[in-house]
Amino acid sequence: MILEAREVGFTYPRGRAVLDGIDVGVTAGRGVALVGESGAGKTTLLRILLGLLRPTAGEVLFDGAPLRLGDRALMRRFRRGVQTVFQDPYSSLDPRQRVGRIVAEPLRSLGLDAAPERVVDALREVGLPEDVVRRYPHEFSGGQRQRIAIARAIVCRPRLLLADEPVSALDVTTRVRIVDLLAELRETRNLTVVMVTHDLAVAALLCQETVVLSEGRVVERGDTASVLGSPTHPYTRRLVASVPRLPAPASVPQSPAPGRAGPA
Ligand SMILES: Nc1ncnc2c1ncn2[C@@H]1O[C@H](COP(=O)(O)OP(=O)(O)OP(=O)(O)O)[C@@H](O)[C@H]1O
Repeated sequence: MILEAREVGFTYPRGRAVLDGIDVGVTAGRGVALVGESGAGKTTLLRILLGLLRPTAGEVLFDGAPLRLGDRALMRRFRRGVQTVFQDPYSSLDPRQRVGRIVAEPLRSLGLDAAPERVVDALREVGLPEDVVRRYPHEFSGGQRQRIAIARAIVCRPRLLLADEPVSALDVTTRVRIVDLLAELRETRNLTVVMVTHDLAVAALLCQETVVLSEGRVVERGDTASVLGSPTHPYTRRLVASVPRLPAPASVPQSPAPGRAGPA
């Protein structure tokens, strides 16, 4: 298992418990979607899995060993293997830095070779041309900014990408293109995707497993297809029921394979 939350609990200072007894494991090639209503604790769990918050109960294991946030060598290995993409591509990129520097940041902070070719390679993989390295984030659309954020996340070749609603700030067309891109990277880069999402279509495309949280506890989990096909928890049922019904399959053209779309 690459990453595991074992019996994790969390309470914000002076708050009530927002997570209680959470067990979630991520194995290579088996992405996990974290779904649940607002306030269920999804973002808090993701931040704990990212090592940005220390659980107040239980532990996080990375490659089977406890993630000790004070262990610099371990955390360096962790950062190399586990990267993140945030929801808002407007606030997640430093407006004062050129794209080349932004994308190279993980390489620099991890003390890895930050050769320009590596940055250009990462940009190319997300569908952006080489010359964007000299430009600033404000010169790009929301979808392009999210591509830049994804390039930054993959530049050090991580195994795991943890993403918090990575497409929910984008318009529908752009959303589809970014999801296609993530699906493509999952194949070409052997990237396992763990994401917080409200969008079941996105969960179904990118994650084999779905974990449903409610009030800080796991209330339902399993293969995404079976959780979405026969949901048992009322929240999951509501979520599934709220997805617009598609026309009968015979009248629907085959959807293209992931990864065909051009840059958003
Ligand atoms: N910094 C904080 N201090 C105190 N309480 C917090 C803090 N951040 C979140 N909370 C509380 O913790 C609970 C879980 O929040 P969290 O953001 O993890 O939920 P979520 O499932 O991601 O919700 P959403 O889908 O709305 O983002 C909520 O009740 C929230 O108010």
